[in-house]
Amino acid sequence: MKVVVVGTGYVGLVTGACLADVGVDVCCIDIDEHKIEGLKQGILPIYEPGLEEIVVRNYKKKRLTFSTSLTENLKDVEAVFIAVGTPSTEDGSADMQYVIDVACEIGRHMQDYLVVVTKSTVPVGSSEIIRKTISTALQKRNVDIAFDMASNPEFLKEGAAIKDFMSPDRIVIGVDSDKAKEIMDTLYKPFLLNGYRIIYMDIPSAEMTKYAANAMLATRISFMNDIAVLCELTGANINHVRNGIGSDPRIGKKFLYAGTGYGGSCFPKDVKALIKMGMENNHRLRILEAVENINDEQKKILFAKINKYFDGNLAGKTIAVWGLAFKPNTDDVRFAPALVLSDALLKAGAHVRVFDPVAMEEAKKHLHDTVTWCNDVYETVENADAIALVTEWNEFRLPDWSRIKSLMKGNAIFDGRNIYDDVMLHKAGFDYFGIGI
Ligand SMILES: NC(=O)c1ccc[n+]([C@@H]2O[C@H](COP(=O)([O-])OP(=O)(O)OC[C@H]3O[C@@H](n4cnc5c(N)ncnc54)[C@H](O)[C@@H]3O)[C@@H](O)[C@H]2O)c1
Ligand SMILES: O=c1ccn([C@@H]2O[C@H](COP(=O)(O)OP(=O)(O)O[C@H]3O[C@H](CO)[C@@H](O)[C@H](O)[C@H]3O)[C@@H](O)[C@H]2O)c(=O)[nH]1
Repeated sequence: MKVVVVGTGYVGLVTGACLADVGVDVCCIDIDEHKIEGLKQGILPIYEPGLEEIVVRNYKKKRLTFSTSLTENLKDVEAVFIAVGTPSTEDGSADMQYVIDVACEIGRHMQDYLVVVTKSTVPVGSSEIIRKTISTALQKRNVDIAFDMASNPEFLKEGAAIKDFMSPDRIVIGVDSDKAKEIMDTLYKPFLLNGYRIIYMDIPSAEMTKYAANAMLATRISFMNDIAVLCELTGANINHVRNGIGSDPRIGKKFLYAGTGYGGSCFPKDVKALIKMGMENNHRLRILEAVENINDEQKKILFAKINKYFDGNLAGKTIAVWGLAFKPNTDDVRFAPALVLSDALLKAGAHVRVFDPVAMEEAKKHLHDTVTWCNDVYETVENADAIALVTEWNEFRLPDWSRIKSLMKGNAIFDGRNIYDDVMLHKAGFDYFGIGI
């Protein structure tokens, strides 16, 4: 089988590489020449554990190819996966321009029947818009070529993308034709060896499933962050509360960690887009409005704690910031809480010393160059008055605290992910502050 994947971001590259790895001929397309040239040399535009090996292996076997031209690669393909970005527009809705551009190009150049698969996260009704865009382009060419639409939202998590794609909890596919269903079945069969399920449904439901899943997960996080604030005010401990409620199988243990708010390229934009979708349909999604407001506040919480500790006088203080990526095992800093904290500290006149195991280069594109870029956690704490742990990378979990104490000027630790033992750190002479404890 031969498919084309348009967009070589996280989703496009992982989709292309994993499909090639099970034997599909895949051509990955991107308009970014720099990305495509890099990929041909085995240089990946993103950090994702395990991905480079799969890309290089399949590129060498010629099952995975890269090109900047969709036009030249539409011959004899069974499916085109659209995996371009759908970022927030100013009013919060999903920007469909990149998706529409791809649809226009498909319509202008497709030669035989194919399935157009939407992998990008798109509002309900988008597949119909794509279908009309392609049909209009075909009419302009005066040709009658059949095609079908499929909605196949992606649920991978950055940092665990290969496992999520290769062994998915579920594969959701919205289709309205038997032929499209047959092609999607064939493509995904190799991933179902462990009994994972394809859930077929109508196209609008598949589109909505993606937004509802992300919104539900974001809601859990904001709920726990809200309860964490109340825990601090009342003397309860969010870690105990999490264990207590998570043991009820109806609630479950996962995705209940209070922290510094959710970031990344998905939750912030998808919650916004769903709120907007509600408004466009005269239905206010009040829960999600609260989820978003709570998250905006939570991203400021470490700054508020640090500012309070220093009695509102941060000018001249040195703060070590550990972790810049929005979560561990990725170099993605989109909407990362660490950027919000670092900016606020700089604005208050503090010296900010930062370190992240892989996201430094990405962060350099976003952070003011007055921060000090360090090579490891020990360098960040030289003469520091306080440490702020923002991203829970494994290598931050068990540092040499006595070495850290000897390097620091002050002794305050602000643990934005509750990964440290407060009793141990108090005994070691630190002032420790977590979230909701
Ligand atoms: N990042 C994730 O973890 C994740 C997970 C699930 C779903 N999604 C969704 O998948 C979609 C893609 O997300 P991403 O993070 O992979 O995107 P991204 O922004 O990292 O990459 C998108 C790529 O598409 C390319 N592109 C744009 N227009 C193009 C065109 N006309 N032709 C060819 N290439 C084009 C860009 O150059 C870019 O390389 C979004 O809708 C997102 O919401 C993302
Ligand atoms: O208990 C938790 C779990 C996560 N987070 C934060 O939530 C954000 C998102 O984390 P995660 O969901 O692990 O990362 P993403 O890669 O953004 O993945 C989400 O967004 C993707 C894009 O839509 C979906 O495909 C995934 O299913 C969905 O989990 C991060 O800032 C985490 O720190 C918490 O604060 N507490």
